[in-house]
Amino acid sequence: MPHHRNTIQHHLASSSSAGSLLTLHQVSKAYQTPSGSFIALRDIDLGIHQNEFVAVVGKSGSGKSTLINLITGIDRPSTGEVMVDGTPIHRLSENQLALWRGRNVGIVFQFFQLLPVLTIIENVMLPMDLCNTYPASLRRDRALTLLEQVGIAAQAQKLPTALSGGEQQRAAIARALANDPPLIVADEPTGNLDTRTADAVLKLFTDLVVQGKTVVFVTHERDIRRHVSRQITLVDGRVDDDARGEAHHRASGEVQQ
Ligand SMILES: Nc1ncnc2c1ncn2[C@@H]1O[C@H](COP(=O)(O)OP(=O)(O)OP(=O)(O)O)[C@@H](O)[C@H]1O
Repeated sequence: MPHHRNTIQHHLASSSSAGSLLTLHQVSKAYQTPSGSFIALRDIDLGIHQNEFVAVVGKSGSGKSTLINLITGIDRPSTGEVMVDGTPIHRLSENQLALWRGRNVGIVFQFFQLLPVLTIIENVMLPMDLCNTYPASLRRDRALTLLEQVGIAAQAQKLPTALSGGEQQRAAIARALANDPPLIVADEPTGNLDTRTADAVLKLFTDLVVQGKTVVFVTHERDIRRHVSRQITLVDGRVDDDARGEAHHRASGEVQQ
């Protein structure tokens, strides 16, 4: 068991929560602005199961990043509950959240956010060092295995600036996988990549879902539905559409298009 799983059991009234890895129950988020309170998300009820590959889409300002930030615990809901793998993360203190996040969620950003002074392999080892999830003697080998998995093992000893954007995003995905989290969350992970490289990153996410991970990501990619198992559309802070995608991932691990 590479890391501790919180086993707090919590029953929610929402039927959509049954068996979910991720549950949002009546979640709203208001931001305080000089001109008053602005409601960015309203009454969101969502249940996301293990192995789902979920794209969150919607116009600029519809609440996508806000939703992602609530799922990772980067931000807190104004009202409602956010449960991830049995943990009510809206109730954790900042310190508990930081530790929980490091062990349970892999986060991928649009601009990669690799530490520039560390080599690629050191960047991938960092979450293991910070959360002490694997014995120190195993971390380098594990990081190399992850870099092999994302196809950039040959770049392990380089600094991030020596890599292309696509390679840096692969390194960021390897880093997100470092502590073997069940959930990968990404905010526009292909937003800074050309089409071919973006497709390669989506393929990598598909592989992770086939291996049992759950991936939730914000995107402006067109035709994303053919890549994912579910597409959630936000309009003005509400779920306007929650549709099945065209890619269904069988339990056997085979992907059907
Ligand atoms: N810290 C904040 N304070 C006040 N308003 C905010 C804050 N963060 C976001 N908002 C507002 O909340 C709304 C939703 O923002 P959010 O970033 O979630 O949208 P988005 O769908 O991710 O947009 P984009 O596609 O442009 O990234 C926007 O109207 C935004 O201006």
